[in-house]
Amino acid sequence: MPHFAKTLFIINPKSGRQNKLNIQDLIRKHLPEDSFDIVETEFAGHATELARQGAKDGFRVVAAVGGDGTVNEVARGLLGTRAALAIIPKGSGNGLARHLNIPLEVPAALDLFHNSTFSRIDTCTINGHPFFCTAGFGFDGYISSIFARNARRGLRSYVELILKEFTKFKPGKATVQLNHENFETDCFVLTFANASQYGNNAYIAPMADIRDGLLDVCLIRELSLQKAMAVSYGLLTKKIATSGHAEFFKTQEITAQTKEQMPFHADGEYVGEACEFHVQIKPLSLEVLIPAS
Ligand SMILES: Nc1ncnc2c1ncn2[C@@H]1O[C@H](COP(=O)(O)OP(=O)(O)OP(=O)(O)O)[C@@H](O)[C@H]1O
Repeated sequence: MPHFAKTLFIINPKSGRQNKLNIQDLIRKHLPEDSFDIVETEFAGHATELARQGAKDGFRVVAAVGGDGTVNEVARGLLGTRAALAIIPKGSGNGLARHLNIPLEVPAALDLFHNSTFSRIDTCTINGHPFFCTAGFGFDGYISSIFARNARRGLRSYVELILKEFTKFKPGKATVQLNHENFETDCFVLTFANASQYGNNAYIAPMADIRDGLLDVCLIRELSLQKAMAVSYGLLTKKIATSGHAEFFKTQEITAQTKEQMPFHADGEYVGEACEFHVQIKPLSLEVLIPAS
């Protein structure tokens, strides 16, 4: 990274399991004193305000120190600015960090500042809410809505919740418009992917290219317990496309309607309920700091 690229680190003190690490000390150890400032978030949503202000104040790089929720909040504050996003992963999912090959340990991610490059990626919106990795409705939206009320976070409670709720979830029907086609379908999951994974190396769209100007849409029409085993295996081995239970489309834009209100998520965070979903991609609209190849 060029030496004149001053960085604002935005730390979410509530995220992740690496709370025992003193992140501020690590940053001070890894980087020259005059090359950065550090702020901590004080409430949910604060990171977006801090990032936007950081870009206004002339920081060339704004680093999200947290999990996928923090990355989403910081990145949305940087849209339309001249500042680039860096990620210091501190969550459990780390979907965008994994897609961009950013090291998952804080010290290694900080080392990246000495050997990195700028690159542009696509960004997306679902009903106007920016997302950078995945968004969707159906079972994943349903899980996000329950997880949002859960006191416990992390992968283990997420998996426990999925197992508990699988048989309770009632899939619906959706009408989908994409690439000038219009079709009605049963819908267990409809996921819109910019990056290839949800996080935790669960690859919902293994073919997704984050710079191709296209959304990868994954439709799972219905899912019995037996098919769920095959899909889960496919998610973890990048083979969901050959599981026989998921269909894929590439498109710049997609609209879907459901009869009932359905919960939906953006980057794993519950957004709300809707019965009409409009998803769009904005090609190469965010600059990110990635490992130099
Ligand atoms: N100071 C704060 N106090 C309370 N909540 C906060 C604060 N700062 C950020 N948040 C909220 O914390 C939530 C969780 O953050 P984040 O996703 O980064 O961590 P995580 O849940 O540990 O990671 P992952 O989603 O990867 O498991 C976000 O929705 C964010 O809005």
